[in-house]
Amino acid sequence: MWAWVKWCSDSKGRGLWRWRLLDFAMDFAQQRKRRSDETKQSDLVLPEGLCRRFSLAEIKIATNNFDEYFVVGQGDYGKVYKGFIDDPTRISVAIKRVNIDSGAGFHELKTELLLLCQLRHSNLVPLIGYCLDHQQMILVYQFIFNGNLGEQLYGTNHDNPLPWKQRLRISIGVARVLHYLHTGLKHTIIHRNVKPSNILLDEKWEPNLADFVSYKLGPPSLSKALIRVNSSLNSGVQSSTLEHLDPEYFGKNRPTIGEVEVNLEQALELQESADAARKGVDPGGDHYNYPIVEYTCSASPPESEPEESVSDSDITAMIWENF
Ligand SMILES: Nc1ncnc2c1ncn2[C@@H]1O[C@H](COP(=O)(O)OP(=O)(O)OP(=O)(O)O)[C@@H](O)[C@H]1O
Repeated sequence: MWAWVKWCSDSKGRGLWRWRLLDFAMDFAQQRKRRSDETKQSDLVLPEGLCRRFSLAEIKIATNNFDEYFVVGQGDYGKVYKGFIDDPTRISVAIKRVNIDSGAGFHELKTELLLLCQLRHSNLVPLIGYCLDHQQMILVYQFIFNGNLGEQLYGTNHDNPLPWKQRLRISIGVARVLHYLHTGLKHTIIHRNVKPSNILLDEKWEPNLADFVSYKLGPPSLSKALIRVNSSLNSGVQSSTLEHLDPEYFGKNRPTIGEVEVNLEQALELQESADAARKGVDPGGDHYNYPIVEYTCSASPPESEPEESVSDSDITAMIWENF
């Protein structure tokens, strides 16, 4: 390109037609890109009624023209804004925007849109709609008020950490939605990016799993064996996610998410009955501050006893590590 520009400006006077040619070439390239973006946009055919299509004008009103003040997060492909949809319910929404001109993100958001508009689960971030207008690709979700789990775990709120039972409930919610994705649909869905920043907490501290841009479709029904051996499902996982993967992801004692869910539920039941028993002895027992360290143990079984079964607390700790 720069060689071309130099060539155009090299010979004074005679260079004018070359500049015109450069102009023409650039116009042509831009028109081609625009046409290909338009094709990309019109390619997107969603089954009627699955989610709402917003105009860019509506999105601009909702975000005060993408005011930086309303930015609540930044992902790999663009910013997330808080906004309000101006209908009678005045619902709060999170608006994830990628700019098609930047080249990145269009395919990923389209993938997420096509999937999320067909899924419903109380622990899945609800997708409200999308906007494909004027080179913009935008997804509109219900706004989840208490931020993400990462902020709660690693944020500055050290004086008021999430209580142990709250952590168990969050883990159970995430296990439930993963169980649904693995076994409750025609095809298995492998999220591949489960990490604290993708677990959003609503006003009741219920978890909402978000960010499906890296998901992969698995076999029609996912058996325990397939989870263990099919490492290709894990190829291309974002590097920021690898550190959150269970170290035993490949290693054969790995339980299915259904087993994990049951074990977590049992752990919560045990905790509830221990609390009830404690309350009988100590009426202020509700406020007992359980030391987290009591429940945290190594995820790896001892080298010498690879076949040893995994205890409830091991499983709880392994899953917690994974989140
Ligand atoms: N529905 C939502 N309600 C409230 N906040 C949200 C919502 N969706 C996303 N956010 C906020 O925006 C942040 C960025 O979200 P996004 O899914 O784009 O990226 P990420 O998951 O953090 O990063 P990466 O793309 O690297 O996985 C989230 O961590 C969260 O704090």
